[in-house]
Amino acid sequence: MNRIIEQRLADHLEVLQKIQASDLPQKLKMCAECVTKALSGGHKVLFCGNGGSAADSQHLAAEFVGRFQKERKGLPAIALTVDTSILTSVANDYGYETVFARQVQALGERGDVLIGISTSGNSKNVLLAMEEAKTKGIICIGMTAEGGGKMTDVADICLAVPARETARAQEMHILLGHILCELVDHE
Ligand SMILES: O=C(CO)[C@@H](O)[C@H](O)[C@H](O)[C@H](O)COP(=O)(O)O
Ligand SMILES: [Zn+2]
Repeated sequence: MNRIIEQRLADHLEVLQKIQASDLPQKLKMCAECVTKALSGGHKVLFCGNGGSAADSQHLAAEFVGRFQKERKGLPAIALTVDTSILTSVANDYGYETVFARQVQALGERGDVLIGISTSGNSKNVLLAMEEAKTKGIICIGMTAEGGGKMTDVADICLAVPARETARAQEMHILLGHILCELVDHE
């Protein structure tokens, strides 16, 4: 057990050090600029992802609508992962792959930002949401893992964490998401 704990902590640290040495901090700054511009212009941020990334979507949307660290007005953000009636009806009637795209079509507006989270970068429902977003003039930010999968071709800015394991990538996604919230608050 000790060996597993030590190894996972070391793995986590290694990914973090790779991020520090990569262009991800610069890309994160670009993401913060996009989100700040959207919010200042009266637009909103949409989030989507599956499993742990659905949880990240909800967590980060809550930081915007509620508060992150400092006192401010609530900022408009929606996790497209939370309404079980929408998710089940759209999945049932049109297919699971369309659950996020349908909501982007219904709720998204030019000037919004969509943040799609997928460690494989290949989850069809996240990719279709991004494709729908692009047809509407919505900027797409992707959070993925090493390689980035198909998301690298679809997202306007892709934060590909240099980790092959889903868990390690997810750990960094929430760190990057929290920094994004802080940068937006700062601006
Ligand atoms: O949290 C985890 C694994 O750490 C899982 O729930 C994981 O998010 C799910 O298997 C997802 O379906 C994976 O999808 P994706 O990250 O490849 O888009
Ligand atoms: Zn997980």
